[in-house]
Amino acid sequence: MDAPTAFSSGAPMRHLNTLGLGIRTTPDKGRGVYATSPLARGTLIEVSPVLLFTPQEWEEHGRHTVLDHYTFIWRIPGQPKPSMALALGLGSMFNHSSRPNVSFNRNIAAQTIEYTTTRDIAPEEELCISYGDSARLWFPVVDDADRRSESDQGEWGGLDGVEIGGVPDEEPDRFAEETMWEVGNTDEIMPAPELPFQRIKSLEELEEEETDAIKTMNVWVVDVDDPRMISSMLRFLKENALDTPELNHLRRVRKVNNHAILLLSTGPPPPLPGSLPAPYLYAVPRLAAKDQDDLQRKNLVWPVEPIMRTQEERRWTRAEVAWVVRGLKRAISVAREAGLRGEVPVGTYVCNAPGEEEIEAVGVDTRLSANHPLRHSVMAAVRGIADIRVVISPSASTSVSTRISAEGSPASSAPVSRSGTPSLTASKKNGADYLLTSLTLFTTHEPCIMCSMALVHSRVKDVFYVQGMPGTGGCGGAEGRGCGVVGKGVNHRFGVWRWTGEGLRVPDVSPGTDA
Ligand SMILES: C[S@@+](CC[C@H](N)C(=O)[O-])C[C@H]1O[C@@H](n2cnc3c(N)ncnc32)[C@H](O)[C@@H]1O
Repeated sequence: MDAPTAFSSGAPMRHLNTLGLGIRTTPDKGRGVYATSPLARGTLIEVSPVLLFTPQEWEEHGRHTVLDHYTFIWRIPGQPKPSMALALGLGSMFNHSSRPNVSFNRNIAAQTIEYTTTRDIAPEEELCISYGDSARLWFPVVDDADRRSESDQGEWGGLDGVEIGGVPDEEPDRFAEETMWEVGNTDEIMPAPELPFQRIKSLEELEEEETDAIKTMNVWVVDVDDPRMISSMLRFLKENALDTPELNHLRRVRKVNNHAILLLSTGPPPPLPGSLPAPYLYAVPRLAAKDQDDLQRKNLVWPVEPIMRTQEERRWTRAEVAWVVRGLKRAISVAREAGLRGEVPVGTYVCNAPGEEEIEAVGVDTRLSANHPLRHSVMAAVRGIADIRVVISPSASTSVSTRISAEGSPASSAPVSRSGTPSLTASKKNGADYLLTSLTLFTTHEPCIMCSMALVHSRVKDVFYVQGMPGTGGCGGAEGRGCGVVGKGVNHRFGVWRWTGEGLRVPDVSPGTDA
């Protein structure tokens, strides 16, 4: 057993788990959980199994006992009344603070509660969760956060929605959202109407749907009479980097009578080899076919790829939906922390899909503290990824322990690993080592036009946001409007998804603020 650890103040304390967390008693709060060594933000510090009480057991017995001050509301999907859960281990010993340094997540399927630090923790600091609105609690609240600073209490203080026994069960449980998707068969495909997010179409898609007319764009083509030239010309296009992504939905060759028309490029092509005639402009469909009828119509204009899988057809499993919820919640917690520091409360989190190369970064808005109008959270997150991908060479060790902090940016926009420690495991990819290729970006508020264009440039795969920003957003957040930055004239398209489900709430920002 570990030797007792003496604090500079207070009674000796025993280490009670592998991270050295221990229990210490204070006169005003009773027992509480304390750190004995530094803990990085994002560290999973405790996983407590829970003991469940049925609603009836609770009603008849539990709530009349001391357990009423220790239990968590436990909503099981499909069960009309919530159960109550007693966290075993250290889980019942966390005291309340309006500025918690620990968040918790109910894992309904595993019947555990997982506790994670929301900021870096110093040795001897008390670890607190939020039980909800301090004014509604059943005991006189002693809050070290209040003592530290009465003045800068913002409306973002605390992870509200946390319900411990004794708090009226009125508020929706904002934190059950993530795990409710993980109940049952996590590989099950979610029926589209039940998805808690919706794809935002591009302006062009909306226009095409409305007018039923095929949108076209002009590209350069050349007539090729000798079919034997086609393969050497395809090589020529590759060598000259003319196979750009905006042509992905189009076939390269159209056969007309006894000759072929070869698609060359969007911009004027370089001098063509051999005996080919002069290239000329030709109107081709701007968008992929969305169904069989559309394919037939568009093929009459120019052959398009047989029904490219549109985003609409994307299938999402329960586990993937839970992953999206986790990503958005991470962005929200980053935003709240920024708000508490007096920044514009907008937050961003970027990561790879589960099972892929582990790389992630968070970004906060620092335009106020930096007195710089361009310091938006999306830009900070893009930079966080760039810092990882540019700095680390492909042969870099996976266990470097130095935090990389982008020059001039706060540590909170620095890359972190899933455990909150620096993640330096990324390797260069496709030579484009500063890009968000294959990554998904989660952000609290719809990115502004500047950030949206930066996302096009960064080659991000998908963007999820919670709050649309009519008037300032660049990703189609205003009601009924499509996304303008993933269409015509850009060389990269990404999926844009807006949260439409219940349970996630982002901090308000002043009207007219761009994110
Ligand atoms: C879940 S228990 C926490 C562990 C508890 N301190 C103990 O000694 O068993 C909740 C109880 O802790 C006390 N408590 C928690 N947070 C507090 C705070 N910020 N100020 C005062 N008392 C608090 C209250 O008595 C409350 O009923």
